[in-house]
Amino acid sequence: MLKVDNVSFSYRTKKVLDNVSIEIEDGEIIGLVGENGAGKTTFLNILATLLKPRKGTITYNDMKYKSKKSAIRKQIGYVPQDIALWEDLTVMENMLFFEKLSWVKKSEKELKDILLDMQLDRFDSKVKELSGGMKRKLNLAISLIHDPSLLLLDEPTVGIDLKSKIEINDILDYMSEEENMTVIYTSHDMDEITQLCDRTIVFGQDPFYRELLEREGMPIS
Ligand SMILES: Nc1ncnc2c1ncn2[C@@H]1O[C@H](COP(=O)(O)OP(=O)(O)OP(=O)(O)O)[C@@H](O)[C@H]1O
Repeated sequence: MLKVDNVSFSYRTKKVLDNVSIEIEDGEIIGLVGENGAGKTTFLNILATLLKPRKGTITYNDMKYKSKKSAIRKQIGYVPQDIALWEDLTVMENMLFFEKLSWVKKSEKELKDILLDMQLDRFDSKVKELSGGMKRKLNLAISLIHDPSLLLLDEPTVGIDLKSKIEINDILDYMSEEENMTVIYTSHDMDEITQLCDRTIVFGQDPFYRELLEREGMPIS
């Protein structure tokens, strides 16, 4: 379980998060929604241990973020908004490179299986030859090499074709259902949020998102 208790965060004098609290069960899919600049990425970065809250506490499976950062990091897969891949290397070479950095070791066959789960079979294509959707799927595949139990994604389906979008959503759904992985992700696509998520957290002051989600019957925390 992930417990976020009264977390606040400011960049210098700019307050971005104000007393955010939520308890998230293993295997839930949580959507972070809200207007541009509302603090969704900041919150994800805090959950990913990349930023420290100014106030409040976070625990993951009874481990405190303050004292067990490296143990918690091993459980986290993080897919930031910007795609971070070696463009001149092939899909498989990218997987092998990131496997070397991973604390969980995987065989080439296991790495291929992760890619195949993503419908990505162009093992020998250079990344620069891939579509945007394929690159996003590869980024996601890399984040799964170390078998995380908590997956954090910043707009994983923005700007990609519908087929890749559906495939990514299917993977996230599968990971939550079958692997009991907790998935927390940001999106501006409200159809996607209402279809995929169990619950949402609304950031920012704009009532638009809250009203829209309430109309759709989507639980808000
Ligand atoms: N490194 C930083 N230094 C100062 N201010 C920042 C920094 N990063 C973000 N901000 C500001 O903090 C606020 C929240 O930003 P954040 O990126 O978390 O919002 P967001 O909800 O993810 O937005 P978007 O939907 O556009 O991705 C914004 O006003 C942003 O300009």
